[in-house]
Amino acid sequence: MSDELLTSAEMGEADRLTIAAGPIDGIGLMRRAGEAVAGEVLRRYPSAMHVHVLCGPGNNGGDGYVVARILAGSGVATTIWASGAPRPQSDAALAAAECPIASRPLSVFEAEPGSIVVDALYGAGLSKPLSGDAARAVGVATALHLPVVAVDLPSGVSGDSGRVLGVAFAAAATVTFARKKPGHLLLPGRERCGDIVLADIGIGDDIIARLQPRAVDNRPAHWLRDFPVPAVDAHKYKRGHVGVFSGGPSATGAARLSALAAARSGAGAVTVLSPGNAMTVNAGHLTSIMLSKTDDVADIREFVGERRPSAFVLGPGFGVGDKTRTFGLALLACGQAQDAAAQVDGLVFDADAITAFREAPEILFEAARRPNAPALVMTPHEGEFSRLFPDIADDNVSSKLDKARAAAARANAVIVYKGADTVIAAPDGRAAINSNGAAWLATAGSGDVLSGITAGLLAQAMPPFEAACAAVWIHADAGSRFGPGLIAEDLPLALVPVLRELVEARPKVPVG
Ligand SMILES: NC(=O)C1=CN([C@@H]2O[C@H](COP(=O)(O)OP(=O)(O)OC[C@H]3O[C@@H](n4cnc5c(N)ncnc54)[C@H](O)[C@@H]3O)[C@@H](O)[C@H]2O)[C@@H](O)CC1
Ligand SMILES: Nc1ncnc2c1ncn2[C@@H]1O[C@H](COP(=O)(O)OP(=O)(O)O)[C@@H](O)[C@H]1O
Ligand SMILES: [K+]
Repeated sequence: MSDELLTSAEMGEADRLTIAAGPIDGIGLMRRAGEAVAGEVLRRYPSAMHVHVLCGPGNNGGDGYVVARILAGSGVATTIWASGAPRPQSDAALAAAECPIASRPLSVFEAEPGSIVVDALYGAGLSKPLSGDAARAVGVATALHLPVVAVDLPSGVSGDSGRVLGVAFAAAATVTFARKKPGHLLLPGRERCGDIVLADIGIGDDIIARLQPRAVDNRPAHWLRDFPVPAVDAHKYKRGHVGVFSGGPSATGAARLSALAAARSGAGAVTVLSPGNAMTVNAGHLTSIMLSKTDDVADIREFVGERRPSAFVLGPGFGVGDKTRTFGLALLACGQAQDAAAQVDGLVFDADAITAFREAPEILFEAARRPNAPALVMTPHEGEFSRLFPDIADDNVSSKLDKARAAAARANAVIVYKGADTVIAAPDGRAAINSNGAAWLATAGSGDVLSGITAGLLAQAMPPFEAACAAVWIHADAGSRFGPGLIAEDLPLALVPVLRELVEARPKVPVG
């Protein structure tokens, strides 16, 4: 597995442990890193006339000297533009000494149209916004539209947060080492990286495992084992029953989208729980999805007692007010039932179910922290996130990954912090960053479908963090495959080919 994401501190530790374990040393890692970058430059630009290698003062610059040596050795016209000399006796100083090309100062960097730039100014060590010569170099490369191959990270992009500090290169490709970093997947960093190439420089999987990284690139390998398929003797209620709360007569569509997505995701039965005054409009638009009148908490209790649902969606189109809070807290108390069979496994709070608690989030968090509370997954977009976690949202230093984690710990809920770089975080610190989406998903009702997929998987007993990761990936894959013209109504059917491939790829459970 190579989907773990390493912070700069973890990458530094991986480096240290690898060197300590031997036989490879620091300059050995640097040579391999430089070889990988030079190989990528030659592969992408086989007829490059001139490559400008920009070298910073640290190890990122050290990689750059290796790149320049190899390119020059391959017959490519190569110029080094250096920002400061490497520290004496450092690996970077050794790499510079091995490089036969004299460097010119970065302060006078100039390039011609059609040339290529290798950005080896700053990588994991970026500590402040780019300024002076480095910022000017970004300006030169950008103005001439020069293709940039970045070493480890485009200079100016924080590997930990994906933030741009000051200005940053917009690379055509970024070659990084051993594992990706959060900044390769979080925006705006992801956009600045171009194609990301992961190079093996000899840091072993065993070393990475020792670091116990807690964040991953969200891919099926992380949750496919838990992905539900119906048993031979399945019947509809064994496949899980999802209840989706509908809003009033003029706001019923969101619940139906969510309900349809829950059904497509494999829940054996789905019921829309509708206020009495919206029963007619819901009934007119439902076929396989069931409908039940639900006006108050007593109705919820009766439904839970009699129909044994295993997951609920509350929020899409529901409205913000006392009723939303009362329903939310009643659902979180479902785990207190005396009758074990009447216990609810999972809840998805989306949209209005999140906003409704903006004045008193502690009440929600406290209810979610009670020992028997059903597992809670909340799916805020940026606006909803800032309503429930204003202090976390306002932090200008933390990454989206850190923010989702902090929110998950505070709320004792799996947090799906949505957007083009959705982050899924569990209260125990596990997290995943999603990267298979597309902007086609930015369409009204798309989030309602996501909440339904999540509930559908929860209802089939998929563990909450895995269910949320799977739902986000499946939703994104369906949206990207569908592409132009996508509206939320298309998504439930667009799930089908994605689900089929997952079921076929799912590891077979050993027999006997
Ligand atoms: N950790 C590893 O396993 C490996 C790391 N390698 C390379 O080493 C890099 C990290 O090297 P370093 O830790 O030396 O860090 P960098 O080379 O990224 O930065 C060097 C120094 O530049 C200064 N600096 C940072 N941002 C600045 C700014 N905006 N303006 C002016 N000065 C600034 C800081 O003092 C920083 O320590 C990686 O990105 C990668 O390219 C590779 O050689 C291979 C192995
Ligand atoms: N630019 C984008 N790229 C990828 N996914 C996106 C993008 N914009 C939105 N999405 C996804 O689309 C969904 C939108 O949900 P949400 O904002 O709740 O919309 P709605 O309330 O209209 O349903 C989320 O899953 C989000 O991650
Ligand atoms: K760089």
